[in-house]
Amino acid sequence: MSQPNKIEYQKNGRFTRPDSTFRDFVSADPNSKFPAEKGRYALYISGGCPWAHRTNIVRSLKRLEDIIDVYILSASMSDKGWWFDGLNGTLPKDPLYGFTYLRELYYKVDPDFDGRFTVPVLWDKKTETIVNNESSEIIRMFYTEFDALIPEEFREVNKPGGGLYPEHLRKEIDEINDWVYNTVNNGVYKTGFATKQETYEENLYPLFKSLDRLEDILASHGKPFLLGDQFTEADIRLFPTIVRFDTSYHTVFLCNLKSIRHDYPHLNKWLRRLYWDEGSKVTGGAFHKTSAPWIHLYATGYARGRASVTKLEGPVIIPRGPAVPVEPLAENEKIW
Ligand SMILES: N[C@@H](CCC(=O)N[C@@H](CS)C(=O)NCC(=O)O)C(=O)O
Repeated sequence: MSQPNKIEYQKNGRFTRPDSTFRDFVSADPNSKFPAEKGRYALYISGGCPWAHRTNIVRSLKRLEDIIDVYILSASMSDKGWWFDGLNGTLPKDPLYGFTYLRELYYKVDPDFDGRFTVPVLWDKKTETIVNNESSEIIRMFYTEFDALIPEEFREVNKPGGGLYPEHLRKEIDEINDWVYNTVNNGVYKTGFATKQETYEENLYPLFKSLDRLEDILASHGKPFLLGDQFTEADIRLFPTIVRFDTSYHTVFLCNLKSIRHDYPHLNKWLRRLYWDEGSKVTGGAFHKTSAPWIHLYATGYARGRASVTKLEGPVIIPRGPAVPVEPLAENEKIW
């Protein structure tokens, strides 16, 4: 194996997230470099990672489970990063090459790779390479590019309102994604991985300002989703952060001005509706099946991650509360 990963995460007390490295696309065009084909691609994820979580949600939502394999690594990182530990329903070894560590897959593509060994990874079994390791791009390929291979009713063109990222809503979705990414999805990391009081507070207050803003959006239109009646990419990208909030970001990452369950009733209902839908036609249970098996492990991964990134010394204590990870959904609150 090559030299150890030299990426710096901390600059002046601030957590910085380097850009993803592999940025190719799977395409519906059979003559493209990476054409959509059944059984050709595999998605490497960890159940703990919120960025990987998005891709796993969309794989299920789009009924791609028989078309794209998913290989699940450990829920927490080892000192050599993500690995196959065989615990909690994960695989004991990489099913394609017998690797133990994800970094071996990156080195297979480039023995001199010196970036981050991140999940998710979209792997092409045919050319044996990484197509893409940026979740925001992987989910967009999944929306449309495999549509010829799935039942007609789940294709984007046939969905009421044009699907998850329809042309007429793109501007609005992109605008929400932008501030939600910076202050919420990545905001929790910038808060939890800060190593100075000022940088912690510099990220903490904008995070809660954005949660207040999300609550206001849902409260003001009184409809189930961020953009109203239509469920879109904006909801998908927010979900992995909100489902981890009370059990991990509030506790381990010190994002504790408020909690979802006690202070954000609309956001909490939005969360409970998505989480507790275990199999309607709309979601196919995509949110539940990609969260429930790992929800009790999130805090462990984050506590270890925080100790490592902020170079904390001493034993890592895992907060075990709250006792109920996501509050139940009453029958009359269900939409599906
Ligand atoms: N921009 C990437 C970020 C992915 C990412 O940061 N994943 C984390 C896990 S939550 C990771 O694999 N970190 C490994 C490392 O930094 O060594 C995406 O959204 O796909």
